[in-house]
Amino acid sequence: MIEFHDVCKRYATGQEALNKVSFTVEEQEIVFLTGHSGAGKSTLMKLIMLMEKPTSGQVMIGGRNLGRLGKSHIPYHRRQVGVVFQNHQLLFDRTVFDNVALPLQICGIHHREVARRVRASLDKVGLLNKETAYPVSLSGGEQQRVGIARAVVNKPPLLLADEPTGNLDPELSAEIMELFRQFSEVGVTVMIASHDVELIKRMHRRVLTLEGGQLIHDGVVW
Ligand SMILES: Nc1ncnc2c1ncn2[C@@H]1O[C@H](COP(=O)(O)OP(=O)(O)OP(=O)(O)O)[C@@H](O)[C@H]1O
Repeated sequence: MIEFHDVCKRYATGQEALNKVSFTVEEQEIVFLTGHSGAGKSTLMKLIMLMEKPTSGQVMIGGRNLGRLGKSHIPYHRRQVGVVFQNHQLLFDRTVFDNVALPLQICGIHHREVARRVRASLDKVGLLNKETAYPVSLSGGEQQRVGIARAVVNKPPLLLADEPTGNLDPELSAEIMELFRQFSEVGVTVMIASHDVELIKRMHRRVLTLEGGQLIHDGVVW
């Protein structure tokens, strides 16, 4: 699902963020991406989302070489990648329903179909009863679940999560991880960037560790 071949990224400032990074993530896998601040985690995810381009090397997503993707295919590619952020990035003047509906409305999907998909997505994260609520009235864990519902409402085959449990206590973090596990069971590939060593250890999953832009470890034992 994700293939990096000798990927280097140097920003215009001269800062080298990734240096000859190579790895493959299979469909349905859950992988953690870890490393100190500045190690290159966000850059790696931005390359997958096509928010940045590599200086050299190849990034393949779902068998497509992103370097060869025509402009007209970029919106299609972005819909294939659901993204979850630590700070949720919810719109606080919109209801839960409207927040989750946003990616579908941008695609111009008919409102009846939007309603069906939004409810299916809210149901998956256990928030069907909150569709008319505003984010401010929700707990941090609930807000994060709204963010996840929004990320999966397009049914993307790939889900990227950047510090998705950063503000949550261990119990709520475990709930979020359980949601990711359920998505992977139905075929979604999940990549989670995290600093949370305890959480990563508990999950017993594959871990990619970056240091100074280099992939220094790839494996389950960490
Ligand atoms: N747009 C940019 N322009 C110039 N340098 C950048 C840019 N984005 C990131 N960098 C630099 O690239 C390196 C990797 O940054 P990146 O944000 O990928 O790391 P990170 O592991 O995600 O860090 P954090 O955990 O703090 O988010 C850092 O030295 C950073 O300062």
